[in-house]
Amino acid sequence: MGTIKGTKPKKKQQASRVVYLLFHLFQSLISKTQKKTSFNHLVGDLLKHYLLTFKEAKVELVLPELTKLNSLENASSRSLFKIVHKILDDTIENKKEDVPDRVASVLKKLIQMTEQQISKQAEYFKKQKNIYKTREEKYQLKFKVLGSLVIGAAEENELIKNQLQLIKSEKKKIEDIKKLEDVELIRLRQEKNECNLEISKLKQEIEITRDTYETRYVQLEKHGIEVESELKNKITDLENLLTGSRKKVKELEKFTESKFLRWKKKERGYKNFMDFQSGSLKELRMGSESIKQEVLKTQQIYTEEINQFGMKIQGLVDAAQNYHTVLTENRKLYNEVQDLKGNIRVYCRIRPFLKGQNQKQTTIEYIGENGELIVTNPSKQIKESHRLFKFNKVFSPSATQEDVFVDTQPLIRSVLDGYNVCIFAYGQTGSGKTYTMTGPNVSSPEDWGVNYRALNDLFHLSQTRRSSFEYEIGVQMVEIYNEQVRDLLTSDTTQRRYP
Ligand SMILES: Nc1ncnc2c1ncn2[C@@H]1O[C@H](COP(=O)(O)OP(=O)(O)OP(=O)(O)O)[C@@H](O)[C@H]1O
Repeated sequence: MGTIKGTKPKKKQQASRVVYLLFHLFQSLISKTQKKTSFNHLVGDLLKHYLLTFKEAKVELVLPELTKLNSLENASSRSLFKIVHKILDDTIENKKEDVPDRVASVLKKLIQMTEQQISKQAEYFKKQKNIYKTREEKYQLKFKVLGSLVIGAAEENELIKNQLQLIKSEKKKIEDIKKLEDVELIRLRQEKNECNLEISKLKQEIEITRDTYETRYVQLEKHGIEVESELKNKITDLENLLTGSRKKVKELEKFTESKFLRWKKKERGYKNFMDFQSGSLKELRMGSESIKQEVLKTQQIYTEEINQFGMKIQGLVDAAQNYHTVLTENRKLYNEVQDLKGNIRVYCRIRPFLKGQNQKQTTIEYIGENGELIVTNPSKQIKESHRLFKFNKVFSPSATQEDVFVDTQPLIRSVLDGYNVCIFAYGQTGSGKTYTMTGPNVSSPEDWGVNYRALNDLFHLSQTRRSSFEYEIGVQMVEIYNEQVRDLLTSDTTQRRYP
């Protein structure tokens, strides 16, 4: 809020100046509110004048808006009115005695009215401006439409020009064709004249030909009468022939009737034959039908049997597959049994008496089932005369080669499963080692000893297992004599000894 400070005598002078100034200002405002810029200039000038007056009166003016007066020349009407309002408010609020309140309030009212008028006018101008703007937009749109119409018309014009060009070229073509047709017309007229000439010539020729044909017709008529009489004569001859031939036809008819009867008879015979044949054909068909049925049945049975056979084969395949697993299982168990029986087994075979030996001099007292053997020695005292020996098994003198082998066979067979087996015979000279291991007669399988039987059994077993295993068999024959090992199979006798 601005305030005016000064001495009392000057106050009256200042107040009258303010009233004068504001009155002058409203006069100008009412008359020149039409032009905003000129109004601003006017208000600016007046405020400058007002400020100068204060300066001259040497009155301190505390009004911040007025200090900015130089920049207010370009300010809006609203800000200028604001300043005027402030001056008036200041005057009324501070109750400056020299300024009549009524004048100030009237002036304030006047300002308000003027403001309203100005704002109304501004509103009106705004509306007008909007109307002009919309009109301008409309005109611009119309201008655009006209522009597009002009472009369209130009394109149409171009099209019409092209069409005209085409029509011209068409016209030229038609004119050319017309010229050609004129030439053709002249040619056709000439041809027509030539044709007329030809027709007259032909007419003359037809006249001549007609005359010649007329003379010819007369001649032919004459000839026809002659021919007719000749034909009449021929007809009478033919009638005579016809009566003759009719007689012959009757005779032939009789003959054919008798033949027809005979044919009928034959036909009946053939019919019977045919019926018989068709009956037998039917039977044959039925027979073939039943055979067909039988064949179908047999086929069905055959397919069923094949299916069953296939299933059985499948079962066999499964069994064969299982067989290998069972076989390995068996082998495992078998070898385990061999292990349980003991890795080292000792058998005792008692040789029978040889021919010429005294059979009462036996030392064998008792042969037990579980490998016990009691031997007597009559030369010793009673207490020491009997000695008990224990073996895995004791073979009596009556034991055959087969009996001995059967007990060692399982052990020998474990060779094929990768186990090492050693069988050796031990005993004094003539006790029967060679007999047991080789046999007395190699040519007789019954006499074969353990060696031959073992090899025979191993070969046989490897053959049965050939689908699953492949065995390689090698043979060595050595002799241990006087703690010296000798190769019995080598042909080089000097190299017989092993180092
Ligand atoms: N179990 C038996 N049954 C019948 N005859 C036998 C039996 N054992 C051995 N003999 C006979 O006893 C004799 C001696 O046997 P063998 O030659 O086998 O003894 P050996 O122990 O091999 O002797 P060596 O150590 O001197 O070679 C032979 O005539 C043989 O035929």
